Amino acid sequence: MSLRPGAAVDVRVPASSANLGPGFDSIGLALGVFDDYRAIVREEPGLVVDLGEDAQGVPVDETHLVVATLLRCLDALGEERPAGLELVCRNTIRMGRGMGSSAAAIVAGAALADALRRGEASAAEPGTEIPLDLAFVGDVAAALEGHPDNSSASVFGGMTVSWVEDDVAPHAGPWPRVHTTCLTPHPDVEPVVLVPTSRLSTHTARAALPAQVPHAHAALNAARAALLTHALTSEPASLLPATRDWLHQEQRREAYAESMALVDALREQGHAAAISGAGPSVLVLATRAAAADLQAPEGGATTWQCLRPGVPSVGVVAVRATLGASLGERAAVRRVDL
Ligand SMILES: Nc1ncnc2c1ncn2[C@@H]1O[C@H](COP(=O)(O)OP(=O)(O)O)[C@@H](O)[C@H]1O
Ligand SMILES: N[C@@H](CCOP(=O)(O)O)C(=O)O
Repeated sequence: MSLRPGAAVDVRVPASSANLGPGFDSIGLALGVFDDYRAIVREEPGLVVDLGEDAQGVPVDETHLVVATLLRCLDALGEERPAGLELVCRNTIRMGRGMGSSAAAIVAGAALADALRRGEASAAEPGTEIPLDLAFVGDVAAALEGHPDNSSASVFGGMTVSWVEDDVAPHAGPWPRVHTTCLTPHPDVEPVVLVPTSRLSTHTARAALPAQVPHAHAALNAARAALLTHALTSEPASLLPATRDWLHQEQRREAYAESMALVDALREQGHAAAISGAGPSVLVLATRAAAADLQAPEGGATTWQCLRPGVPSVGVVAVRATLGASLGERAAVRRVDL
């Protein structure tokens, strides 16, 4: 099947904080910071990527993470790649900070592909929501990102616990099947994210991890990960012990020394602080009262920004775009071969 020129879809996807301490590669929390995309199928051949502002170093060709994912998904869905494609990006999730920007980009690409196909099939009115196959989007995103914690939170919203099906029950699709349980965080919990100016690539942070951990540490971690699901949903008073980790933070300390110093200082003061994702941002799972008092640290070499983004209860959403209604001011664009 081929996509009709003029078909256009808008997608909004939230950021995420992964791990939350002991939930390495499995537990995620959606954050109320969003990236917006519009994909438009064009008659004129070629690819146009409008990056918007503050996207230095992001490519505008087929290697753009959203474009690459979208095209890969169209292939997998048996849709012909369109001759012409325009992608408009309005990003507010800061890249390389441990807030799941790459997972959100991959989720957006998969959702755009699924929505373009469905929007086409359902011929929805402009402005109406296009229901997504979230299992498909979640499976693709986890496989391409390499771990499901960020992507599942961006797909489903709220707090997510994800696991990948092992090979006992092989999945017929081209990607491993990911299962996700969605949990609702306790209403008194407010995430505070302390975001430094510095960046750390997840790839670099993952390279610092050892191939093996002591059995005793794995056992300690399992207890805290189990406690985390209880504390975050029902008993916020237990969040300090519930956010203690043995699998990744100490092993990466050198890669984000200032962030670990901040985590240590906050935990000394009784705050449930952990590295957000692979860092270098710091996540505090605070109570609402404590969150109001938390401030960005000052006086050190690094400048920190303090965010209180909230937790969206839904994840990625797609609507049939109303052409003419802009996602924002259009920046200079460049056409490349598709
Ligand atoms: N919205 C986006 N559009 C295009 N590429 C992106 C986007 N977000 C992230 N990326 C790519 O992913 C990289 C950051 O990914 P990663 O190191 O995993 O950090 P993060 O913790 O933000 O996910 C960026 O340098 C960029 O190459
Ligand atoms: N479990 C992953 C999470 C990476 O999160 P990101 O937001 O930094 O991409 C890890 O710790 O490597």
